[in-house]
Amino acid sequence: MFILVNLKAYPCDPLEVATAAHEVAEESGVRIAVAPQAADVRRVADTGVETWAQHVDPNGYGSHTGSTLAEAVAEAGADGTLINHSEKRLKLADIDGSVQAAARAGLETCVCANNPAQIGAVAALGPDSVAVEPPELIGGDDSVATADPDIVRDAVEAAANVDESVEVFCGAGISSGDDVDAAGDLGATGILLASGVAKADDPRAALEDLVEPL
Ligand SMILES: O=C(CO)COP(=O)(O)O
Repeated sequence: MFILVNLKAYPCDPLEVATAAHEVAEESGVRIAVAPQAADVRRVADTGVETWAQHVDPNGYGSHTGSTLAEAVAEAGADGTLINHSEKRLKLADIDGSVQAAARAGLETCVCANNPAQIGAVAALGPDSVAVEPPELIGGDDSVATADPDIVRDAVEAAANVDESVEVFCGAGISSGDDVDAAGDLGATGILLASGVAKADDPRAALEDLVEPL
């Protein structure tokens, strides 16, 4: 199981989370990555933790003021990138362009989507993984794996119908090892989470709890 911690724009210390994630990954053998703000990618990557960007734009080098260039985050140390998060929605053509831009830069890709129908659509664009995250459960206390297990099962089926090589992650409200276990039972091979770690008083303890059953 892959644990991908999205720090969003939360006012946490990205280096504290990154250091804890790196240590817990080393101790547990579980793959854990941290996705900080673009401006923090280099500092986070320097801790040794697997580092992801939260977004890349579809454009390559050129006259694109304000864009997040896939090559730039890769050069800063990112190993992968989220695309089309529920809080950073893109048009299908732009998701396609961002997946291609990330692939050109050597970044692993995870395209987020709200529901199984969208999961099928974005799986067709050839990302490495997709993540189903029902927006109404994001940031809440109810885990998607228990509050809406069918959405995870259906997302796994929707992706497999399009391309069996695309991994399916899930996220929203996940904060404990039991939640991670339940998501795995539904067929997810990764977890995308944010507040359970980024807003925790003790991020390291939160991460240890998440990997405990793995
Ligand atoms: O949006 C998410 C991860 O990208 C999920 O957020 P929460 O873990 O805070 O529900």
